[in-house]
Amino acid sequence: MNYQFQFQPYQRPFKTPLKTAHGIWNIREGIILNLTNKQGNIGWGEIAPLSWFGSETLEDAIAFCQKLPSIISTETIFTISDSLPACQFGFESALIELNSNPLVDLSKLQYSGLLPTGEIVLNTWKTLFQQGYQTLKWKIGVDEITTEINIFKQLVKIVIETLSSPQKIRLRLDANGGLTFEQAEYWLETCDLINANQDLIEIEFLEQPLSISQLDLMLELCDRYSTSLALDESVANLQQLNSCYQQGWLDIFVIKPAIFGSPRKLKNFCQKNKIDTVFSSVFETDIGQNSALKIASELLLYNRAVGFGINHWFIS
Ligand SMILES: O=C(O)CCC(=O)c1ccccc1C(=O)O
Ligand SMILES: [Mg+2]
Repeated sequence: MNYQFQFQPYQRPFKTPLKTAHGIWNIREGIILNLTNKQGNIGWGEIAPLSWFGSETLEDAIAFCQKLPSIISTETIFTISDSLPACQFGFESALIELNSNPLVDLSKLQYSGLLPTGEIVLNTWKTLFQQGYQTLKWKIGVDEITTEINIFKQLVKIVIETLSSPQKIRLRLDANGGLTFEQAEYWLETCDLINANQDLIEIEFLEQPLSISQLDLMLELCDRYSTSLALDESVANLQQLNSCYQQGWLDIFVIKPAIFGSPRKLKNFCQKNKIDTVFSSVFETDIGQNSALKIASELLLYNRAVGFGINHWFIS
């Protein structure tokens, strides 16, 4: 099958720049593309690279699109190199939109809301909870650990004072690989204590405490603490997911479909191995988000909230 192909780069500034252990992020850049079939139907796709996470760069993606002819085949799409995972996602999801039933039911998904870094979290959690979020994520490894643990304990205290059973908040902590082993131990001891002693706030997991090169140490942390751990940066694409799975990771895997690579291959892997997944955004536009959420709702096994909160305060 042949399709007419068009693409257009975009830039969207964050209202408030996003702070993570990787640094400050001001502008989300990507590419919107479309494929038109012989009947004139159009399928939209998005390429939203995240090179600091290990995907291709935006420049790589633009260069790839520029080299393609204006008429491309299904075969071209299914043979995009594994070194261009965000492109694999963008083109394949446009194909999926053209060729499959668009009525995937997204209404059963629960969403996780992203909290801002720093002390302001002591107010924001409540706003998000009142908007209906029961799962929240807070970035750590951004400030001094003593400062962060202190804010964290205040947050837990405030939540416990405010909620009453059966109300409950699940909190995810995302270190973006920014902790040392000793700092991760300190966080996990703190989380284990909280989880053992009350039911109003559950620390659902600690996400990517250490760098990609330290999988052995993260496996050790899984053995030593009862709070769950999730890999994110370590499993940014199919090759990495395969490798971590082979090395024995049995806890949670965060999957960012937009940079992971071929949705078809992702589906095969998840259906074969029944892994415990959290699907998550890379701040793509609605086009990429819709494709990613369809994948999530097909593949989600343990009903964990998806990391696609509506971040009104981030993107203008
Ligand atoms: O996963 C979520 O809940 C929100 C998305 C998120 O945290 C994120 C968004 C863009 C890039 C990296 C990350 C991350 O999980 O580290
Ligand atoms: Mg993460």
